[in-house]
Amino acid sequence: MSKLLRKPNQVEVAPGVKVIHEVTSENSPLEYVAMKVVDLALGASYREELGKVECCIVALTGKINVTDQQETFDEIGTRESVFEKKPTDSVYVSNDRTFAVEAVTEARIILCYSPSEKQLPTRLIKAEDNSIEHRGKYNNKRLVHNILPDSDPSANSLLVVEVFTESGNWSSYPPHKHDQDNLPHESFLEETYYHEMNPRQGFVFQRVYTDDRSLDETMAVENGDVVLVPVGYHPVAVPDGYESYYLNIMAGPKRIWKFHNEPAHEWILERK
Ligand SMILES: O=C[C@H](O)[C@@H](O)[C@H](O)CC(=O)O
Repeated sequence: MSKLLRKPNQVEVAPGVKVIHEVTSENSPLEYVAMKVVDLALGASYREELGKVECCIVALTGKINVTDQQETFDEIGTRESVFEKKPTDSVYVSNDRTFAVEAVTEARIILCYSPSEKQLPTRLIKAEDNSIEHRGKYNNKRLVHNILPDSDPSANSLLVVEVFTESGNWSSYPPHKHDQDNLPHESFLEETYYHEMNPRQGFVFQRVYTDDRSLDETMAVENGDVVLVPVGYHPVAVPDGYESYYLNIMAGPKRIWKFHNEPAHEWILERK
């Protein structure tokens, strides 16, 4: 199995708190992006002290209360399933703060981390704050909810976005990359994909590859899997009959999403 593909696990770290995924610089090739997927049983609580990292707490499904011990945000979260296709609530917590999450209902949260030195205000990112995009045409149409885009100054290095791709369509396509710190042409952002499928037994194909093909991994990605994108192009193909969801976390030396399309496939964009 590719080293870029992570299957879900279940590590109970406290009563009613199960860590499904944990990606860190110690267990991955990533230096900027880290993440956790955590399931919370009704009434369960999860607490974390942040060092020199910032965190976006995404209420993926279910309702939660979040506090940074100064402010409290009650009953955030808007959906029971990501496939309701409506934006959800998130909370941004900066470096050197402590936060706690309490499950008002059974909930799944994604904790998105990246480096941060300059402490910024804690902020509730309401569902209605997400900008929504309908990208692509023909068979690469997808719906994008920008949770923490580079146009939002709330964070120091973190970018968070979620993408819905319909049956038989491609996304992150034409293939693009952002693995060179070479602005204004391209930025360097590591990336993770947290995937869900509808129906659940589905899979997508995701390829992660570089121009020189020194990295070239094609994976069958299933519900709940995480894919790591340290470098390279990273297109996703969705089989007929299934819907794909993924949440992307990106971070790098500069908080700018400036990608580079693979020249061989850029003609896709020119079609009328
Ligand atoms: O670089 C960003 C990620 O690859 C996705 O968010 C991608 O941009 C989604 C898409 O445009 O299809």
